[in-house]
Amino acid sequence: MPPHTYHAPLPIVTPQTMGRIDAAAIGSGIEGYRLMLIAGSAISACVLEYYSEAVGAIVLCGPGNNGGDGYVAARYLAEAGMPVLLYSSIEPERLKGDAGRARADWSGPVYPLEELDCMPGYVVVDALFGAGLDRPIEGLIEETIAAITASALPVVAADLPSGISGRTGQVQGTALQAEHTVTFAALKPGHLLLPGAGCSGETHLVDIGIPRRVIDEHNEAMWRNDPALWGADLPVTGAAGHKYTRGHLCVFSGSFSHTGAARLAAHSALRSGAGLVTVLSPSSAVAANASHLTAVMLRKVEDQSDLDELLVDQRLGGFVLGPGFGIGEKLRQFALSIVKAGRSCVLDADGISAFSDGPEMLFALCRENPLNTVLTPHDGEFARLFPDLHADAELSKVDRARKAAERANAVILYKGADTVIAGPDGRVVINNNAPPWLATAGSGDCLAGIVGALLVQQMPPFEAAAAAAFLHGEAGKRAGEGLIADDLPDAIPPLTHYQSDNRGRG
Ligand SMILES: NC(=O)C1=CN([C@@H]2O[C@H](COP(=O)(O)OP(=O)(O)OC[C@H]3O[C@@H](n4cnc5c(N)ncnc54)[C@H](O)[C@@H]3O)[C@@H](O)[C@H]2O)[C@@H](O)CC1
Ligand SMILES: Nc1ncnc2c1ncn2[C@@H]1O[C@H](COP(=O)(O)OP(=O)(O)O)[C@@H](O)[C@H]1O
Ligand SMILES: [K+]
Repeated sequence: MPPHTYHAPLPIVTPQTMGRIDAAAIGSGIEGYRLMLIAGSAISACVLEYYSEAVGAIVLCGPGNNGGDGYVAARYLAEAGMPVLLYSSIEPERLKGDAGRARADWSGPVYPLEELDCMPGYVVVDALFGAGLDRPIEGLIEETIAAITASALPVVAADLPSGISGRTGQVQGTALQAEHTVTFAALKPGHLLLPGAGCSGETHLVDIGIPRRVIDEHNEAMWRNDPALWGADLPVTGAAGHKYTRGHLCVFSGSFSHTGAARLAAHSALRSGAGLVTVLSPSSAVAANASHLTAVMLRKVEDQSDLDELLVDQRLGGFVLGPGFGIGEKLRQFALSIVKAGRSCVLDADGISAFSDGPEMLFALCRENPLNTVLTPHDGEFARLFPDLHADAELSKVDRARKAAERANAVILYKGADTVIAGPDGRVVINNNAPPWLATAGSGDCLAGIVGALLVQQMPPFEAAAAAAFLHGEAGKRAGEGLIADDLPDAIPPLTHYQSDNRGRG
């Protein structure tokens, strides 16, 4: 595997903030139309690179500056020799500002959208709506999107696929499915959150001349997950290290017929660098666990007094609780005593669902013992623990994770194809390296083990959760399509691969 290339992490900004960034750039003396020219030329370059064999381009222009990008792209495509048919959703004279100027610089005909004919062999440039989409699409544009979808013509989207909210990634009425999306200056949540991520196809981030300084000044503490964010916090095993300096993680097993999840987590933890990993098993499951464990150790923990005895040993730095454990009072008491004892705690699966009827006690303890707990809900578990946040249709997945992390005073690793990691301090990363074949039983148990291993190796919890999601995604890619969870632990890449100094930090 080639060494990871370090670069600054990619910031993600909401369209609202992007508007402020545009305004600040323009206010500092950069001409707005110049930004539009670069944006339009990048769109045309994308079309020419990927669709040079197309019969021509159908360029769809909307009522705002996204439409302006379309006029510029149309001009550059025509200058490059590609036949262009340009359709506008409004009378072209109504375009104002930079978009009006782009329209004036287009010397070809402008057809009304009603006349659109999706002729075979064409590529579609979608410049209907970008950051300014503020209500559901309906009427003629809805029909246009349906016709393009039915035609199966390839689509290159300007900034965002029309119909996708850049803030939430949600579909506003209907949306185009793009093969490529060319976006400007910074990624938007809609490029990474579902279903927007799927509708964007391959996203190309283009520098249109807005200085990095201006983007950084408006940063929303949100990034695409990348080793540049946490590579410097990865544990380093020095030559003088021994197993205890690499941390000791405990993973609770379920009862006799629910032991596999804990072993997947434990195996993943050892592969993620934990010096020692012990499965804590109820007596009914000791034999089942013993017959499967080798490097992972095993200890009987039946009840609270067994756990209390264990917690005296300060070397046991962290616990994974939940996978296969079973929902009930025992789990709740175990979780509360671990958090109270100030130990790192990964609550996954049943470890989350067990608190559905009242998480306040857990959250209160997390407030008293800050930065020790990571919760790893999938969508169903998130809905059980934070029903109000889950039900609020105004919130994006990022908003939900952020509010949940603040409420719980814990790191929230909100799983899915668009996993979001949020810290109680408001920092957020969106993970996008996970292949779809990670959606397999037991895959989440492995992830919980990786988080636990990084925590006992003294990685701060937000960085540990972000790194774990990334390593999990890379393991999924290395194990390949058709993987089963048993393949994942051995596919976890070596941590040294992503270790960095502070070069990537801004
Ligand atoms: N200087 C700048 O601000 C730059 C902006 N750029 C482009 O400008 C875009 C943003 O431009 P705008 O803010 O004008 O926004 P848009 O062009 O995305 O759309 C705004 C217009 O669409 C209307 N609208 C919104 N939702 C609608 C719906 N569902 N049905 C019908 N009409 C609807 C609004 O009333 C408004 O007239 C970016 O996405 C990007 O493509 C780029 O040219 C780069 C530079
Ligand atoms: N379509 C997908 N693409 C990428 N990753 C996915 C997808 N679906 C699920 N995942 C990931 O797979 C893991 C599944 O975890 P989880 O839902 O807890 O399953 P289990 O409990 O069976 O282990 C999570 O890390 C999740 O982010
Ligand atoms: K668009």
